[in-house]
Amino acid sequence: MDLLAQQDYVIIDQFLNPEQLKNIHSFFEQKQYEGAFDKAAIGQSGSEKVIKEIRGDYTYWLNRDVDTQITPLFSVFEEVKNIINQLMYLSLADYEFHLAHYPKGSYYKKHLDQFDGRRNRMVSMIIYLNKDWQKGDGGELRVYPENNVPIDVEPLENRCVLFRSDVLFHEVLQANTSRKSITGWMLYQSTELPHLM
Ligand SMILES: O=C(O)CCC(=O)C(=O)O
Ligand SMILES: [Fe+2]
Repeated sequence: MDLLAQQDYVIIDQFLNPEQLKNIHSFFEQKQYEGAFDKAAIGQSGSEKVIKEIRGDYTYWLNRDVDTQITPLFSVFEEVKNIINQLMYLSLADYEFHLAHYPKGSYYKKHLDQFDGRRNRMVSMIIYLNKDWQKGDGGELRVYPENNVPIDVEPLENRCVLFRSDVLFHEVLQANTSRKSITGWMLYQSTELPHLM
């Protein structure tokens, strides 16, 4: 949390325990098998657009009440929310998460996770699920800390990245092989808006 406050991002390796990791892998595979992923959109309700020049990933939004196989993962999200509230003096009320699949050749151009009309995303959180990721596989997360050189974060399995949604510009470099993650946001207040970004 100190690092998150100081440099606007932090990387935590070996984030989930082996059981949680196995659980989320099989859930991810099941959802892919079911064809539950949608092309990710950009923007808000009504004006959303699927612009593959900006982002090429497919997402499945998680729902606590429906996705009961991964209840332990929701406990992790809850724990992270509570820790951030305690140590960073934030008043996070909720969170939203999706599974993300970047097929080979896809990327997500440089952006901020907070945007007009949707300012309640405070902390972005990603857990990567790429077994045996190697240099050349691409899909690194490039973060742009203020007044500093950009940093490329390899999307290694069980690596968690937390960063401030309001200030840290970032992008996903082109994935040269299929890339999987869980991505979400710690929210300042609950939103009834549809989850579109
Ligand atoms: O998967 C990542 O590394 C980042 C994804 C991202 O920036 C987003 O979904 O807003
Ligand atoms: Fe983002």
